[in-house]
Amino acid sequence: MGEEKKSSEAVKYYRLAEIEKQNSFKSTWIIIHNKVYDVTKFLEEHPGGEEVLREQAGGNATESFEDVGHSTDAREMASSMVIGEVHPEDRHKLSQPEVMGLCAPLTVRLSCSWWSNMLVPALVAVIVTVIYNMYSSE
Ligand code: HEM
Repeated sequence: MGEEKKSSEAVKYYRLAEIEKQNSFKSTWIIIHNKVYDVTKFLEEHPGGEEVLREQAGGNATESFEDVGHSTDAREMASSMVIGEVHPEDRHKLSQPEVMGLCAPLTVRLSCSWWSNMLVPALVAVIVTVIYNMYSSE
Protein backbone atom coordinates (compact mmCIF):
# COMPACT_ATOMS: atom_id res chain seq x y z
CA MET A 1 0.00 0.00 0.00
CA GLY A 2 1.51 3.27 -1.05
CA GLU A 3 1.51 6.31 1.20
CA GLU A 4 1.03 8.63 -1.75
CA LYS A 5 -1.65 11.29 -1.69
CA LYS A 6 -3.80 9.52 -4.23
CA SER A 7 -3.28 5.88 -3.45
CA SER A 8 -6.35 4.51 -5.15
CA GLU A 9 -6.76 6.71 -8.21
CA ALA A 10 -4.34 8.39 -10.52
CA VAL A 11 -4.62 12.12 -11.13
CA LYS A 12 -6.52 12.87 -14.29
CA TYR A 13 -4.72 15.32 -16.51
CA TYR A 14 -6.55 17.53 -18.98
CA ARG A 15 -5.03 19.34 -21.93
CA LEU A 16 -5.82 23.05 -22.21
CA ALA A 17 -7.57 22.57 -25.55
CA GLU A 18 -9.97 20.19 -23.88
CA ILE A 19 -10.61 22.48 -20.89
CA GLU A 20 -11.25 25.49 -23.11
CA LYS A 21 -14.21 23.71 -24.68
CA GLN A 22 -16.01 23.37 -21.32
CA ASN A 23 -17.43 26.86 -21.28
CA SER A 24 -21.15 26.32 -21.79
CA PHE A 25 -24.23 25.94 -19.63
CA LYS A 26 -23.95 22.21 -20.07
CA SER A 27 -20.46 22.07 -18.71
CA THR A 28 -18.42 24.79 -17.03
CA TRP A 29 -14.83 24.13 -15.99
CA ILE A 30 -12.36 26.58 -14.52
CA ILE A 31 -8.69 26.36 -13.61
CA ILE A 32 -7.36 27.50 -10.24
CA HIS A 33 -3.70 26.83 -9.36
CA ASN A 34 -3.38 24.21 -12.11
CA LYS A 35 -6.34 22.26 -10.81
CA VAL A 36 -9.42 21.77 -12.96
CA TYR A 37 -12.78 22.44 -11.33
CA ASP A 38 -16.15 21.41 -12.70
CA VAL A 39 -18.40 24.21 -11.42
CA THR A 40 -21.40 23.40 -13.64
CA LYS A 41 -23.65 22.48 -10.73
CA PHE A 42 -22.23 25.20 -8.53
CA LEU A 43 -22.97 28.13 -10.86
CA GLU A 44 -26.32 28.98 -9.31
CA GLU A 45 -25.10 28.47 -5.77
CA HIS A 46 -22.01 30.64 -6.04
CA PRO A 47 -22.36 33.56 -3.59
CA GLY A 48 -20.34 35.72 -5.99
CA GLY A 49 -22.81 35.01 -8.79
CA GLU A 50 -22.72 32.74 -11.80
CA GLU A 51 -21.69 35.46 -14.19
CA VAL A 52 -18.15 35.76 -12.78
CA LEU A 53 -17.65 32.03 -13.06
CA ARG A 54 -18.97 31.89 -16.60
CA GLU A 55 -16.62 34.68 -17.61
CA GLN A 56 -13.72 32.47 -16.59
CA ALA A 57 -15.17 29.26 -18.03
CA GLY A 58 -12.66 27.14 -19.86
CA GLY A 59 -9.80 29.32 -18.66
CA ASN A 60 -7.47 30.21 -15.84
CA ALA A 61 -9.40 31.76 -12.94
CA THR A 62 -6.52 31.69 -10.45
CA GLU A 63 -5.95 35.42 -10.33
CA SER A 64 -9.64 36.32 -10.07
CA PHE A 65 -10.16 33.68 -7.41
CA GLU A 66 -7.29 35.01 -5.31
CA ASP A 67 -8.20 38.65 -5.88
CA VAL A 68 -11.55 38.07 -4.19
CA GLY A 69 -9.82 36.67 -1.11
CA HIS A 70 -12.05 33.62 -0.81
CA SER A 71 -12.57 32.19 2.69
CA THR A 72 -11.30 28.84 3.93
CA ASP A 73 -14.87 27.59 3.59
CA ALA A 74 -14.89 28.59 -0.06
CA ARG A 75 -11.59 26.77 -0.62
CA GLU A 76 -12.91 23.63 1.01
CA MET A 77 -16.03 23.87 -1.10
CA ALA A 78 -13.86 24.24 -4.17
CA SER A 79 -11.80 21.17 -3.36
CA SER A 80 -14.90 19.01 -3.72
CA MET A 81 -15.23 20.16 -7.31
CA VAL A 82 -11.75 19.18 -8.47
CA ILE A 83 -11.91 16.76 -11.38
CA GLY A 84 -8.24 16.73 -12.31
CA GLU A 85 -5.22 18.85 -13.14
CA VAL A 86 -3.88 20.77 -16.09
CA HIS A 87 -1.49 18.58 -18.08
CA PRO A 88 2.06 19.40 -16.93
CA GLU A 89 3.12 20.30 -20.47
CA ASP A 90 0.36 22.91 -20.69
CA ARG A 91 1.00 24.63 -17.36
CA HIS A 92 3.59 27.07 -18.62
CA LYS A 93 0.95 28.48 -20.95
CA LEU A 94 -1.13 29.52 -17.94
CA SER A 95 1.50 31.31 -15.91
CA GLN A 96 2.93 33.37 -18.75
CA PRO A 97 1.55 36.83 -19.36
CA GLU A 98 0.09 37.25 -22.82
CA VAL A 99 3.06 39.18 -24.12
CA MET A 100 6.07 37.42 -25.59
CA GLY A 101 9.82 37.75 -25.61
CA LEU A 102 11.45 40.46 -23.57
CA CYS A 103 8.26 41.41 -21.81
CA ALA A 104 7.44 38.01 -20.40
CA PRO A 105 9.78 37.99 -17.40
CA LEU A 106 8.91 41.53 -16.47
CA THR A 107 5.17 41.23 -15.96
CA VAL A 108 4.82 44.85 -17.01
CA ARG A 109 1.88 44.04 -19.17
CA LEU A 110 0.61 47.34 -20.40
CA SER A 111 3.70 49.42 -20.53
CA CYS A 112 6.13 46.91 -21.93
CA SER A 113 5.00 46.90 -25.52
CA TRP A 114 6.01 50.44 -26.30
CA TRP A 115 9.46 50.21 -24.77
CA SER A 116 10.27 46.80 -26.16
CA ASN A 117 9.28 48.08 -29.56
CA MET A 118 11.68 50.97 -29.03
CA LEU A 119 14.47 48.81 -27.61
CA VAL A 120 15.63 47.19 -30.84
CA PRO A 121 15.78 50.41 -32.91
CA ALA A 122 17.49 52.16 -29.98
CA LEU A 123 20.14 49.42 -29.71
CA VAL A 124 20.73 49.50 -33.46
CA ALA A 125 21.15 53.29 -33.29
CA VAL A 126 23.71 52.99 -30.48
CA ILE A 127 25.70 50.33 -32.32
CA VAL A 128 25.67 52.33 -35.57
CA THR A 129 26.84 55.45 -33.70
CA VAL A 130 29.68 53.55 -32.01
CA ILE A 131 30.87 52.04 -35.30
CA TYR A 132 30.54 55.39 -37.08
CA ASN A 133 32.63 57.09 -34.38
CA MET A 134 35.29 54.37 -34.55
CA TYR A 135 35.73 54.85 -38.29
CA SER A 136 35.48 58.62 -38.32
CA SER A 137 38.09 59.06 -35.57
CA GLU A 138 40.74 57.10 -37.50
C1 HEM B 1 -14.69 26.50 -7.32
C2 HEM B 1 -14.52 27.79 -7.30
C3 HEM B 1 -15.20 28.74 -6.36
C4 HEM B 1 -15.85 28.53 -5.16
C5 HEM B 1 -16.07 27.21 -4.45
C6 HEM B 1 -16.30 29.82 -4.68
C7 HEM B 1 -17.00 30.02 -3.51
C8 HEM B 1 -17.36 31.23 -3.01
C9 HEM B 1 -17.92 31.47 -1.69
C10 HEM B 1 -18.23 30.40 -0.67
C11 HEM B 1 -18.12 32.80 -1.56
C12 HEM B 1 -18.66 33.56 -0.33
C13 HEM B 1 -17.54 34.32 0.35
C14 HEM B 1 -16.45 33.41 0.88
O1 HEM B 1 -16.75 32.44 1.57
O2 HEM B 1 -15.27 33.69 0.57
C15 HEM B 1 -17.70 33.42 -2.82
C16 HEM B 1 -17.78 34.76 -3.08
C17 HEM B 1 -17.34 35.35 -4.24
N1 HEM B 1 -16.69 34.72 -5.27
FE1 HEM B 1 -16.33 32.77 -5.43
N2 HEM B 1 -15.93 30.79 -5.57
C18 HEM B 1 -15.25 30.18 -6.60
C19 HEM B 1 -14.68 30.78 -7.70
C20 HEM B 1 -14.74 32.12 -7.96
C21 HEM B 1 -14.13 32.76 -9.11
C22 HEM B 1 -13.32 32.05 -10.17
C23 HEM B 1 -14.43 34.08 -9.01
C24 HEM B 1 -14.08 35.22 -9.92
C25 HEM B 1 -14.02 35.12 -11.20
C26 HEM B 1 -15.23 34.28 -7.82
C27 HEM B 1 -15.73 35.48 -7.40
C28 HEM B 1 -16.40 35.68 -6.24
C29 HEM B 1 -16.94 36.95 -5.81
C30 HEM B 1 -16.86 38.27 -6.59
C31 HEM B 1 -17.52 36.75 -4.57
C32 HEM B 1 -18.28 37.77 -3.77
C33 HEM B 1 -17.48 38.39 -2.69
C34 HEM B 1 -18.34 39.33 -1.89
O3 HEM B 1 -19.50 39.53 -2.25
O4 HEM B 1 -17.83 39.79 -0.89
N3 HEM B 1 -15.38 33.06 -7.20
N4 HEM B 1 -17.22 32.44 -3.66
